[in-house]
Amino acid sequence: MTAQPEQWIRNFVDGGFVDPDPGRAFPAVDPATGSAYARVHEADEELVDRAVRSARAALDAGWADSAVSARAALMRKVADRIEERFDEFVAAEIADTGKPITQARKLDVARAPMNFRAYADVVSAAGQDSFITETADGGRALNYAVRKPLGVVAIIVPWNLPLLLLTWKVAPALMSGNAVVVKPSEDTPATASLLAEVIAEVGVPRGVYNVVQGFGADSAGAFLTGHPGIDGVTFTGSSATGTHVMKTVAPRVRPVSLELGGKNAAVVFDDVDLGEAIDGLSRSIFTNTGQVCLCTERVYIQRGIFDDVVAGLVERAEKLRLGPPTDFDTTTGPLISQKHREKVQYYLDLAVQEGAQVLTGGGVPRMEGALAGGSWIEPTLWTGIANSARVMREEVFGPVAGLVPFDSEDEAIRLANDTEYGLAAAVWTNDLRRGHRVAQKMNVGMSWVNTWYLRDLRSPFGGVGLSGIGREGGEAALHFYTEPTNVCVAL
Ligand SMILES: NC(=O)C1=CN([C@@H]2O[C@H](COP(=O)(O)OP(=O)(O)OC[C@H]3O[C@@H](n4cnc5c(N)ncnc54)[C@H](O)[C@@H]3O)[C@@H](O)[C@H]2O)C=CC1
Ligand SMILES: O=C(O)/C=C/C=C(\O)C(=O)O
Repeated sequence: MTAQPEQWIRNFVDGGFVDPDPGRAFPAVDPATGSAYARVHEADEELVDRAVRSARAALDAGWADSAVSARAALMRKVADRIEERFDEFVAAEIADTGKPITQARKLDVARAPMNFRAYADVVSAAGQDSFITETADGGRALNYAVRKPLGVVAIIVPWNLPLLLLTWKVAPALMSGNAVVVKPSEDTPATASLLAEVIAEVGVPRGVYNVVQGFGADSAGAFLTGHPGIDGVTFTGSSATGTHVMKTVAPRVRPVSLELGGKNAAVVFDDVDLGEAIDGLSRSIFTNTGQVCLCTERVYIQRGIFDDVVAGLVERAEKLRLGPPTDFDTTTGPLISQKHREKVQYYLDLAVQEGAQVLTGGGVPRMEGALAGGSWIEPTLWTGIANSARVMREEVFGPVAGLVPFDSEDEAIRLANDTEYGLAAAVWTNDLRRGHRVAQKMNVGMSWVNTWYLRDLRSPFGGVGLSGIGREGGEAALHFYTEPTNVCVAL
């Protein structure tokens, strides 16, 4: 059930929900309508402290040393229970984000149980490094590494894929024997607290999973990252906030994993299957109203097919259906907030000042009825814009892309890599060797060929440059969520 305006979204600390403080309430807003649908209890510093201490106590009470098989069994129960309560998670995610129900069902909520099951498998199957060492005096030794949990992990997640990104971090953290304190985005508080219900229902010990609601600066986010009791921070969000988080934990030399923004390129060669490429590009530009760190915002198209690809993309953009999130025909939701719409609108205006021709979109659509109060924006495509323009260099995080022609493979690679970000790229070509060659030359953490956002949860995920530090996903996550102790035994 979706919460009502008088209902609370509560903090979850030490195995129980905390009675809300009406003096510390902020509204949970439905971005499709702009209306508040519940109140959220903003955690104060004392509550964040209690959450961190309770996480530590849970580790000491045995969670850190618990059997991997027992943890895996619990994570599978979490997955099963999310599936049993699937519709509640979908409703909560829609209320917070306004995203279309088809996406919430197929991507966001579907991925939550997959995340728990994938890490139950990955961690259960993970081995340890070991070496037989031959010493200079003819002796031998056995070296082996024992992986131990990092400890209390702070998990800070954004609003674009709230449950997907949260569970993508909670699952490996808990499977590795850590206890967590989670700080969801102030814009999307619901599913982290709903997950707390599931965690309690399946019997995860008290203190292992805690949720503190609130904002970043001078609020729960800053209290958490600045707390001396945390052993590491995993963060997904903007590059600016990621930098700030890194500075906050630096004096205590704690590990950070940062998954930050992108200014992702797609490169389209003239040998491609046009219809397939245009469909894929359209998905990569407009999914989640462009609010995925992996979304394409720069499209480089070989000159011979430039006009056809441009026409196809404009046609696809104009067919997108903005509408009520619960309508199964809706393809495109609102932006997350009025504040974010102001940012995207700023870039739409800037593009025009920077010389762009607006092929479609470029402003705020007229929405009817309750939707008139939502933070809607038109899917927008530009041509005639230089790679040096700010709209081609800065992350907009909306349903927008600049379309640019190129002549040679080398030029396409140079243009695509001409960015301070380095998260993802997509190469569209029917030439097998060129696909591999160009994908490998992309200066990014993830390169797709003839597809986009096709995920294998065992593969490493993360970026370079302004896009982040470290990798999560599969065994890569274990390197962040555990610390090895190497044992050397003389034989
Ligand atoms: N996955 C991604 O790549 C994302 C990128 N963004 C980008 O960031 C821009 C700004 O969006 P925001 O919501 O403001 O992102 P943000 O990076 O500031 O927020 C992400 C999370 O960090 C928390 N946070 C903020 N300041 C903090 C602090 N000082 N200490 C600890 N936690 C803190 C927030 O409360 C939220 O939970 C967007 O326009 C978009 O360009 C936003 C969300 C996701
Ligand atoms: O599929 C995933 O694991 C993650 C996808 C997207 C992000 O990380 C993001 O938008 O931040």
